[in-house]
Amino acid sequence: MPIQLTGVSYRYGQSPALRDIHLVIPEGGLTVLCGVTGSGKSTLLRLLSGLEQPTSGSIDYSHADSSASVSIVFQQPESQLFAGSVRKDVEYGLEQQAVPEPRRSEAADRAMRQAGLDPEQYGQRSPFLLSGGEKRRVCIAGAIAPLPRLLLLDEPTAGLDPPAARALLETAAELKRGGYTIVVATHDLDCFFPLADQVAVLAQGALRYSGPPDGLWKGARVLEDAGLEPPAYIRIGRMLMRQGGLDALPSGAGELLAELDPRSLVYPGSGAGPAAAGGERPSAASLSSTAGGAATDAITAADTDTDSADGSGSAKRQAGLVLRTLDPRVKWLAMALWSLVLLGMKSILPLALTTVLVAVLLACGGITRKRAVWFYRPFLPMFLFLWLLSAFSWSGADGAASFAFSSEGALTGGLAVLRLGLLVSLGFLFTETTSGAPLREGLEWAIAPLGRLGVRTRNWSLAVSVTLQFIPWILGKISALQLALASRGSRKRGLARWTPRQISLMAVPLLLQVIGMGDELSTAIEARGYDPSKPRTPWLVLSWRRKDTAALLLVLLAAALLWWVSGV
Ligand SMILES: Nc1ncnc2c1ncn2[C@@H]1O[C@H](COP(=O)(O)OP(=O)(O)OP(=O)(O)O)[C@@H](O)[C@H]1O
Repeated sequence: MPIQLTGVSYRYGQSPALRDIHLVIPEGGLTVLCGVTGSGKSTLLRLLSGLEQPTSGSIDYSHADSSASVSIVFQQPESQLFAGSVRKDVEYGLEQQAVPEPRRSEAADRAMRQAGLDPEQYGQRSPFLLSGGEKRRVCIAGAIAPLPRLLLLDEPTAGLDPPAARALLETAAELKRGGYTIVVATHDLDCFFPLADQVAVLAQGALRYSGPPDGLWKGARVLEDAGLEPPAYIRIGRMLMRQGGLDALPSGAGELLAELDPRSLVYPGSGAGPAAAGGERPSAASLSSTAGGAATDAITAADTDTDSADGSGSAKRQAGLVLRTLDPRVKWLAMALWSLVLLGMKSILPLALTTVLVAVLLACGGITRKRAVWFYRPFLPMFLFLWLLSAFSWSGADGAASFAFSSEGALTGGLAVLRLGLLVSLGFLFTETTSGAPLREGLEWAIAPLGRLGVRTRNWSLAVSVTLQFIPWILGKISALQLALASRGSRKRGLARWTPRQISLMAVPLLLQVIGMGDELSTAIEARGYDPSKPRTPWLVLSWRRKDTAALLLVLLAAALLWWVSGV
């Protein structure tokens, strides 16, 4: 049964990424999803994989357990590998399906061979020490090992050299012959069009065409209007048809070469060629009525944005803009002062007031609920653990062990955890509303007085700003690794996703990525001739405005008020 998308739309926060997609993906065929950068291809793949849910509309897979039978291979294979050996990585999805040992090993061997990897040669190797093309093959092997009903490949040939790309194409053709339903998001039309049973063209999140590839050449210039170029064999074919050298457009580079072989190529203007009349370029008007039967006409009317900003939305956006454009020195002062006041808070009232203040600022800072959940989720088990630790007491005195709940401990521990959570939230608010350059300039200003005492403050500020930039980067990497686990059949959500096994699986690749990033960063700093003893050109000249003075007064007022309340 085909997969049916009905009126599927998706938004990242306020920005629409996909609009009202109606598409049928034929079973057992290869669908090519094309469009310029940012047109929504990866988003559509993530919706098809079940990793994200459409904001509106529905996807009907026509089989009971849809999520277990879809596998996705992301654009960057590095982010999808996590196990210690290629074999373990490929077997992960099978393990999730509780496939018993001898069958698991056989299935992994078969998948590796199908993906063009010799199990003997690659099985025990570390997936992190392979070339880009090999990594992608490991990802494909891992994705096909559980025999998914639907295989999604995001830019599978990106970054590969021509032989690696050709080998990957052969793998895709082999999988197609094996009956897999495949959707490939790609810019590489030359490679994938000849394999495609269906093409879907996306532009600005809307579907402009879906149907057989040759339908694209009969109708209006859909590809060109979507900002794409037809594959080279079509461009050459059109040129030759205009010169009368071809009767019909070829269906691939191979067919074009086969057609050309027995003919002599004639240059235009040589006078020796056949009349161009037979191969005259058909006008768009004459052909638009003959577009392929299954082809869907372009969706022309641009969607009107249904969520036009209401009053409260625009006020929030305005507040977010003010927070983001505030002088970073105000933010550094606010963070330092409020953190100090927070550390002195011992009772519920001031902590509750600070919680309200931070929550309001987070909401005004334009930080979406999804982003906040993404940030806080890793901290929740730790906070819960710390709180439980303080709420229960254990004593082994007098030979009799006792384990008791202490309400006093629970309250004190709860307040301490809340304090910690608020400190983390201040950091989150600060880094979310301040980009790299102002953050670093503000920090350098804050610690400049120490420079007069002989402290090498530039090294400090560089280290702190890099560390602060690292936090969102590391959280992003954790999310990517979680997605990698989810894409192979482990789709637990919420706290259940953070099992010790999941954490142990993520630890090694995360560490490797952090080390790799640190290495690249230090090389980049060195390559730019960084010398802490030399005066430097500031990245940004800070300028103090009236609104910064007003914000500073509010910061001081809030700090004084909270300090007073904590002392009452
Ligand atoms: N995590 C995100 N948060 C906010 N917006 C996003 C996010 N991911 C993608 N977008 C936006 O959604 C739109 C579609 O992005 P998507 O990654 O699906 O495009 P794409 O066609 O796959 O691009 P590419 O060919 O460059 O991979 C873009 O405008 C992009 O900026």
